[in-house]
Amino acid sequence: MTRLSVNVNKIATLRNARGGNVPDLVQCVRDIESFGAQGITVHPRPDERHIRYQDARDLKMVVTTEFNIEGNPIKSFMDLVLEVKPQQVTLVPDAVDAITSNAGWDTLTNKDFLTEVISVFKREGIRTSIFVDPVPEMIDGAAAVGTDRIELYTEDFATEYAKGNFDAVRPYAQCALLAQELGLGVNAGHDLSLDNISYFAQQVPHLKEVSIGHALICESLYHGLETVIGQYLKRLAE
Ligand SMILES: CC(=O)[C@@H](O)[C@H](O)COP(=O)(O)O
Ligand SMILES: NCC(=O)COP(=O)(O)O
Repeated sequence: MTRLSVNVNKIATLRNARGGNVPDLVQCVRDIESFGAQGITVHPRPDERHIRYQDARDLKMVVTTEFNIEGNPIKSFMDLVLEVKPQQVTLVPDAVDAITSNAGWDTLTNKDFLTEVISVFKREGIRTSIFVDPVPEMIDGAAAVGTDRIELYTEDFATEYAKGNFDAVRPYAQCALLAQELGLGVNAGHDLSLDNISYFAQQVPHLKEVSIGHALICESLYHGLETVIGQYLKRLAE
């Protein structure tokens, strides 16, 4: 069964918009786990525009499922992960000014760097995953750097699926098979949603975990609106 790790970046974005502690990220994470999520993902960025480094420390105390910290392994990120010791770290080659993650690792040109960084985390007992495009050479390269898992970068799939191009899943299925043959676990994420998740999970074998944030929070907002508006109307009529 594929596990669902909920990325809570967007909850922190909403909290930060007012400067207080609403919504309370820690309480949200407790609730998300009680609703059945099998993991919690955070992706602190250097500007801390959503998840702050302190959030990662605070969440470590409350997450009872799997804690996954994603990010570019710059020194401050590596220090944070080594301090917090989540179950999994996912390395993402995102630029400091990127709006969101927009590429997988070139595992060939970054071979020495990734090998070194991964060995540091593995020495501390932290499972490693690296964000990669569904390209066979990059999967071969991932196996060569010693990572435990890969995370397939699914933005292209999501974009093509929305246009009706369902064949866009094929490279992902092929790379998942290759990864399995090479002894790598397979995760996936980015722009997965209620629209595309069943098809993706049915077509891609050996999928251990998906991390979903942006769409899941938008969908939760939308599906909750009717209930909450009804509650306001009821209170105003009391
Ligand atoms: C690696 C990945 O695809 C997600 O972690 C994504 O980058 C979420 O980050 P943002 O919430 O900053 O878009
Ligand atoms: N690793 C992907 C992730 O955590 C969530 O990405 P998205 O659903 O916010 O695009």
